[in-house]
Amino acid sequence: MNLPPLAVLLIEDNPADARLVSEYFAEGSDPSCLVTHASTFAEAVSFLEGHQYDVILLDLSLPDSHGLETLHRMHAYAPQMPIIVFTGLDDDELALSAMRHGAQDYLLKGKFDLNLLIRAIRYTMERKRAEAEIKQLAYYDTLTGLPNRTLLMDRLRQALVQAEREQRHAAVFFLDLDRFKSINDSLGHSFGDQLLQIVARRLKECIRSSDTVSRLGGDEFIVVLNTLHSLEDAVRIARKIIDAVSVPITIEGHELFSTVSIGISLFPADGAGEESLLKSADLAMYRAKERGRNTYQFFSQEMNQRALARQQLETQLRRALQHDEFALHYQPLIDMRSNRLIGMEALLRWQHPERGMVGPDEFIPLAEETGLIIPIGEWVLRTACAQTKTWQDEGYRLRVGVNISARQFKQPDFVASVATILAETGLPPATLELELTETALVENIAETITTLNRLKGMGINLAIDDFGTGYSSLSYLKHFPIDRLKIDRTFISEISTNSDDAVIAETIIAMAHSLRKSVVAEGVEHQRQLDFLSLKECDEVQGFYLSKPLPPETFTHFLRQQSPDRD
Ligand SMILES: Nc1nc2c(ncn2[C@@H]2O[C@@H]3COP(=O)(O)O[C@H]4[C@@H](O)[C@H](n5cnc6c(=O)[nH]c(N)nc65)O[C@@H]4COP(=O)(O)O[C@H]3[C@H]2O)c(=O)[nH]1
Repeated sequence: MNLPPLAVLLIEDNPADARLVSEYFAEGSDPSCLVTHASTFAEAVSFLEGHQYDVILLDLSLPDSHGLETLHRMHAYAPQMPIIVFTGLDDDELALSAMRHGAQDYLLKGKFDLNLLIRAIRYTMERKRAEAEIKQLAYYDTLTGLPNRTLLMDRLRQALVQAEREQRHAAVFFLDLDRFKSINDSLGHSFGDQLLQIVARRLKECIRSSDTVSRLGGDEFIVVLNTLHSLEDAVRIARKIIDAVSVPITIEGHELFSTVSIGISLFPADGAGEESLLKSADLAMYRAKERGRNTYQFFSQEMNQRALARQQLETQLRRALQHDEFALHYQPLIDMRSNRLIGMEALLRWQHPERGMVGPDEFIPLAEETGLIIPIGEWVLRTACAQTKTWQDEGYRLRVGVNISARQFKQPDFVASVATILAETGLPPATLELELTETALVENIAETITTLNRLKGMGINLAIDDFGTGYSSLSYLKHFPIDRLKIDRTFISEISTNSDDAVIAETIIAMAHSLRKSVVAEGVEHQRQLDFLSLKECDEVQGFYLSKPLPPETFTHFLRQQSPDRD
C-alpha cells in the first residue's frame, strides 16, 4: 500500500543521532517520510513558521533549550503538533514526565529501529487526533462548532479577571431566537438545525476574534464582550447582531425571516461573577421579549434609558439634515496688531424642533461614531464657504475657519470633496482655513502629512485646534505644513490668575513663532487676558469678550459696525 509521505521535523543537535534517524528513513518506509532536520530550538521555530509538518521528533536537550522546558516551549508554540520525545538511555523518568506534559510518545536513543519509529509516529498522530476529537466534543457544540457551556464559563471567568485587573467593563449578551420553536415544529428539525448554523456564523461575524460566542443549547446563544470601552460599544454590537440575524435566510427554497431578542448585563454593575451575570442577562432577555422581540434590553433600567435617549438622538440627527435643522454661527476673529476683524470661525448649531438650540458638543461625538459627521461636515463646509463668498462679494476681506472632525479628515475622498466645494462656491482657497485637532493628526502620521500637503498645495490654510489638550507631541509640528495653532481656551481662562497657564500660553506662542507659525487664542473673556496676550505678541484672538458666535444676519451687522478691511 502506498500512503502519502509524512513530513517529519527532526529536532536533534547530535549529528550522529540525527544521521541515524535520517538513514532509517532513507531505507524506505511505508509511508515514506520526508525529514527536515533542525539542530536548535530557534531553527525549528523558523521551519515551523513556513511549513506544515505531520509530526515532531524532539530531543529535549538542545543548545538553546533544556529538559521539559523544551517540550513546554514547543507545545506552546505548536499546540496542535504531535510530538515524540527522544531521550537518552538513563532518562526514563524524564521520558515519563514528558508524556505527562503533553508528548504523545517517547523513544530511547539507541533502542529503536525503523519499524519502532514508524509505529511510534503512527501511534502519536492517531493519539493527537483522538485528543483533538475529545477536546472538540468536550468544549464545543457539535451542531454549530461554537464553544459550549463549559468553555463559555471558562472564557467568561477569564474575561472577568482581565476586566477587573484592567479596571474595565465587560458585557454578557443572552440571545434567544424569536419564535424558533414554531419554525422547528412546522418545518422540521433539520431545517431548524440549518437555521442555527447560519445564525451561529452570522454571530461570529459581528464580534472581534477576542470575544466569545457560544451556544448554550436550543436556540440560546451567549456573547461575551471582553473589554468594553463604553455603553455605546454594547449598543452598537447588539444592533449589529439584530441587523445581521434579521437578513432573510433561504433554506431549501423557503425564505425565512428570523429575529433575535437580546438581554445585556454589564460587569461589574450587574453581577460580580459568571453565574450572576448570566442570570441578569437572561432576565433582561425576557424583558426584550416582552417589549416586542427583535430588540435588546439592558438589565439595569438606567442603562436602558441612556441607550434609548441615544437612539432617539441618532434618529433625530438623521432627520435633521433632510429637514434643514442645522445652522452655522460665526465667531469673529480679531487681529491683535491692527485690532481689526480678519475672519471668523464657523460653528455648528442644531435648531432642534422640540429642544431648541442644541450645541455641537451634545451631538458631534454621536455623529462621529455613526458616520453622520460625513454628510454633516460636508454641509458645514459648503455653507461656510458659500456664506463667506457672499460677504467677500460685498467687499469684506475675510478668512473662514471650519472644524474638521477626525473621521472626516480620514475619508479617502476628503481632499477631493474640499476641492469640489471650493470650485462650486467660488471661494478663494487662501481664505479658507481647516481646523484640525491634534488627535486627528497624530493617528497615522505618514498619511496625515500627505493629506495636509495636498490641501496646502491647493492654497488652503491649516490650523491645529484645541492646541495643548491633545498629544502635544511637539516633534511632529516641524513636519506638518500647519499655518496656525489655536491655543485651547482652558489655558486662556486663567492666564491672569494661574501662573502655570500663563507659562503654557506664553511658551506655545514663543514656540509657534520660532517655527514661523501664527497663534490664535480662543476663549478670551476679559480685558486682562487680552492685555496679557497682546504683551506676549499673540497674533489673533477670539472669545466672548470680543463677540459670541453670531447667526449670519447678526454677523452681517457686526461686519458693518466693525468696518473691517474692505476692498
Ligand atoms: N467659554 C467660552 N467659550 C467660548 C468663548 N469663545 C468661543 N467659545 C466657544 O468655544 C468653542 C470654540 O470652538 P472649538 O474649540 O473649535 O470647539 C468646537 C468644535 O470642536 C466642535 N464643532 C463646532 N462646530 C463644528 C463643526 O462644524 N464640525 C465639527 N467637526 N466640529 C464642530 O464643537 C466644539 C464646541 O463648539 P461651540 O459649542 O460652538 O463652542 C465654541 C465657542 O462657542 C469664550 O470666550 N468662552
